[in-house]
Amino acid sequence: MSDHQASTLADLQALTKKLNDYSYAYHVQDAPVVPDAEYDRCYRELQQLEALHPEWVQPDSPTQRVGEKPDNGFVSVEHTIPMLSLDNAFDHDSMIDFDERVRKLANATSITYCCEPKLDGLAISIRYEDGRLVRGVTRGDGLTGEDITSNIKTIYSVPLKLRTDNPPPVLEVRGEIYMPKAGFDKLNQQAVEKGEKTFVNPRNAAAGSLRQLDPKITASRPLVLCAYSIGYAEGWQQPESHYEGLLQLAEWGFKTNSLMARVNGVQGCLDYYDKLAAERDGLSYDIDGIVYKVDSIAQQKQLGFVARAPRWAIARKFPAQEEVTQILGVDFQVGRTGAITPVARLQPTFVGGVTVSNATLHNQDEIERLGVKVNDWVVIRRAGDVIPQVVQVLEERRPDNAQEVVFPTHCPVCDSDIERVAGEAVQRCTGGLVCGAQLKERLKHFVSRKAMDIDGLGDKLIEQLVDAKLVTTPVDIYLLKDKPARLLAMERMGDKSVEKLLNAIEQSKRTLFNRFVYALGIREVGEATARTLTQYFVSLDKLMAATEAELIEVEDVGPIVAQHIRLFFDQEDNVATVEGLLAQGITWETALKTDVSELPLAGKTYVVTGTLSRYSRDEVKDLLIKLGAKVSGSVSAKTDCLVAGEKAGSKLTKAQSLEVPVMDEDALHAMLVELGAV
Ligand SMILES: NC(=O)c1ccc[n+]([C@@H]2O[C@H](COP(=O)([O-])OP(=O)(O)OC[C@H]3O[C@@H](n4cnc5c(N)ncnc54)[C@H](O)[C@@H]3O)[C@@H](O)[C@H]2O)c1
Ligand SMILES: [Zn+2]
Repeated sequence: MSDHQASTLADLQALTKKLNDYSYAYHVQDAPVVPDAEYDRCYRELQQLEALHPEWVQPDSPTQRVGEKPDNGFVSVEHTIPMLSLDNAFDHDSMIDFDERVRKLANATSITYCCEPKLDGLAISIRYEDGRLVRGVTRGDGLTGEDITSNIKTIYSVPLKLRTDNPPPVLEVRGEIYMPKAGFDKLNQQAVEKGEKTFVNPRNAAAGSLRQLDPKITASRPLVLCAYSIGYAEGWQQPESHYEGLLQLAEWGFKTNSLMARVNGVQGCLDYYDKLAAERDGLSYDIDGIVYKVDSIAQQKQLGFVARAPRWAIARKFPAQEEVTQILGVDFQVGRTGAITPVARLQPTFVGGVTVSNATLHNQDEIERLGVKVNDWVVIRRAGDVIPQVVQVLEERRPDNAQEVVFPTHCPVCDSDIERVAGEAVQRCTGGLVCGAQLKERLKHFVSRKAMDIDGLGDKLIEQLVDAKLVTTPVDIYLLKDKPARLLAMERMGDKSVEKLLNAIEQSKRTLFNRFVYALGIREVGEATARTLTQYFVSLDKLMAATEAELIEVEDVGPIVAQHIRLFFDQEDNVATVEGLLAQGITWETALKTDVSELPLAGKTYVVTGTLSRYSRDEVKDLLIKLGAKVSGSVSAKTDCLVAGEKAGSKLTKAQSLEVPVMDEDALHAMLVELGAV
């Protein structure tokens, strides 16, 4: 409907109805049927239409009102002062327009604004009488909300009593109840495990959790209240600025947002936007924008309200993290352990600040849970740098040509059978190393930085080497030195790079036991588990011979991990690979101990865990030399001292490991004392 002139009254009525249906699903049922971005687009379209035809505006138009009338089991309560919505700005220009309007109406040359992150949860008003909480009410339609007192009392950050001996006789505090990201992820994970419906986003989860008829359920949900304004007070003189009001609330025991700030003029607002936009992904809670409020209460009163929003505030929205798009097909990718991951191919769409054309569907259970079909319209969510997810299917938009997603029975790469182990959600290719996809992924893991750390053997080169059948197992990497000509024939390889690569391969032979075990790519054995395993078993023979019962004895190793380790070493192919690698000269120092008092004889590598916060890598090296250790070249994994887990040159942080080949016990001890580790 770009040509508004040609729009009819019927179009406008249909659009109004559509928006009201969306709003009902969102506000009352806590189950949005479209993402906010879509709602906002339709809303703006309606605004434009209404501006062209003011005589057509419907009495129930969403532009004329706030939220929805609640209709479930809660008691309705009228707000002392209406809880309005906010006007939106989607770009810098609209912000500049807003500021211009404000300055004109307030007759001021420059305005002081209070900037607050716009928390993505739901608005609540809490009434205190003589300092005690008496009632909590949702925003509802702005005039009346639902009494959810019992529920909000279960939230720890909601003070039941103000922290003052001298409270205002009546105080109504407004704030946002939201669910931090970590709590949201956990809640959804639990729902998946129980086969229950998951929430689309943290806002939805907060709303659904708060509006439970059983407060016990609310109590079990990780909700937080952040206060953002004083709604109403009796017998008490409010501060003259909004910002000072927030400081007062904090003093009385409310949580306020730590990122709020007071700025001067529109430029201050724009700068704040850039700063917060950069921090958005790293925050522990979802925000969908920034609320700018005129800070002076006198100016706020002067500016007043329009139908559904104050004139003295505006919500500047961030780019949407959820969008609607269509699934064009589903591809199946094969991972390092043979796991088959269904990936939705999408009509490319701009979401979370980038153009997204694929989204993971995880596994067959997830496909069934979502009920997703090829050609369906879906909601994609991309928050931060998390892989884009399909979070919802828009069933009412399902086209006639929608098709079931058919899981392959054979691996798309090697054609081996696909199996699904009982109790596991993933399906796997049974092809093992016969499977080119698995081989490539396994090799990429094998050479990665935290594994064998072979510089110069990047993904592209591995793919070429596998395609050329030059490398079919990790052992073949160590045979490349006999085939420099074949290496030279690879894309973008010259004499220099071949030489460098062969050197790196050679160097990687001297490694650490835990790196070697991690490099093997045993399912469920990550870096940390590899480390505990190697510290526990000390020798490879012992680790390879360990029974599941013995493995479970190791800290952090559960039955599933134990089973994977056993399965791995029961495979003849794997044992042959391990032996082949050792035959190529891969070695490590063996004795690994954490307890300084129990150190065995000198001349071996020790792992010492302690607090080494004061030293840089070079300082550690100097200290080692001073103490008589043989240290040549730079201190790194390849020389005599290893400081695990950080980048070259960076400062050591707390509780990192230091692996040191030592001269004698006394010297080691002295060094540890020096480093502050004992
Ligand atoms: N997806 C859908 O179907 C659908 C339907 C209806 C509405 N919506 C979404 O709801 C929003 C519009 O609803 P709205 O009327 O609640 O307006 P709004 O969300 O744009 O702004 C008002 C709300 O902002 C919140 N807020 C957060 N931090 C705040 C702060 N520091 N100070 C003041 N308020 C703060 C409060 O909850 C307040 O009620 C839009 O984002 C729209 O996309 C979506
Ligand atoms: Zn395969």
